[in-house]
Amino acid sequence: MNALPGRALSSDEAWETPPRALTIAGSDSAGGAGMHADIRAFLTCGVHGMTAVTAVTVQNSLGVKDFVEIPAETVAAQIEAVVGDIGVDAAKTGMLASAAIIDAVAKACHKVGIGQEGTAPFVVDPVAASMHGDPLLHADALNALRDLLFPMATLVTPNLDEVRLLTGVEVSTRAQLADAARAVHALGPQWTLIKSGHLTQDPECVDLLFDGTEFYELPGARYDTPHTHGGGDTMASAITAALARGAPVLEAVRFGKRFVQRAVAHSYPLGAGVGPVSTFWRISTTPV
Ligand SMILES: Nc1ncnc2c1ncn2[C@@H]1O[C@H](COP(=O)(O)OP(=O)(O)O)[C@@H](O)[C@H]1O
Ligand SMILES: Cc1ncc(COP(=O)(O)OP(=O)(O)O)c(N)n1
Repeated sequence: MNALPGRALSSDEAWETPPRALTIAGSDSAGGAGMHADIRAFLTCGVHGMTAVTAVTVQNSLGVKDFVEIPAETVAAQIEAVVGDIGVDAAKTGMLASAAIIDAVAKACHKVGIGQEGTAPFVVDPVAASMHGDPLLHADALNALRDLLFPMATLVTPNLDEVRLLTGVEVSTRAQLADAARAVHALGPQWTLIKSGHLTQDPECVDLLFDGTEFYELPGARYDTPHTHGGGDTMASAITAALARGAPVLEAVRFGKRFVQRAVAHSYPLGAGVGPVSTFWRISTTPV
């Protein structure tokens, strides 16, 4: 398998067993975010996607109406079942809902070798709320995220609301992204990516990556569209797919940024509210 996923698979590669990636995330009934977005990104990056479902949301383009959690031991059992049989080349988290689920995920990932002390890179996307402001994580679970998962993470990918909730650092200008990256990095991940989508007054979307020593700016255009549902999930999944294919973290994150830029550029309206970013542009148009 080629380490660079920024191209279509050749016809020979399409018959090989692809690298394996696991998402530990909630379902989105509207099909825009959560594990649906993750599986789409994995597929279109040439990676076999596996799921450990944490919660089922009742969600549409207008927001999250409700969710039910999967029992923590069932979440852990899904992780152990797929990794024990199939193996895993990289994993990511999305909506984790509760402290009990986070605790179970941390223990299961540690057991199967996902994370800093294991062999499979681990991307922790600290999903706290939907873009409409509906909570996807109980308030008392923030400590568990910080204390149990961040120290295991190869990379964490907070948006600016999540930075504020996790560290208290408020970001309202591009110049403040470095303070946010330092504060998040102090919580223990190897790499920290601060996403700038919520800096809506900035004419560009420049994300900031930090490894504890060096800062790497990830420039990008800001597209004038309200339809960015699932953008964070799609980016974290594209990064995870690149890591599963063997890319180093810096290269994987640069790929994830290019991938989500294209996905936002191709986003579409759906329902009466906010539509999703799109991965359709990655699908071959070859007739079957
Ligand atoms: N309107 C936009 N145009 C281009 N890129 C965007 C836009 N909104 C968000 N992004 C990018 O999408 C990714 C997800 O960002 P963000 O919206 O901050 O995260 P989340 O979806 O987790 O809230 C980042 O790379 C960000 O820069
Ligand atoms: C089930 C589920 N998981 C995550 C999200 C949030 O998705 P994300 O891509 O982080 O951001 P927004 O689409 O909310 O901007 C979700 N809504 N549902």
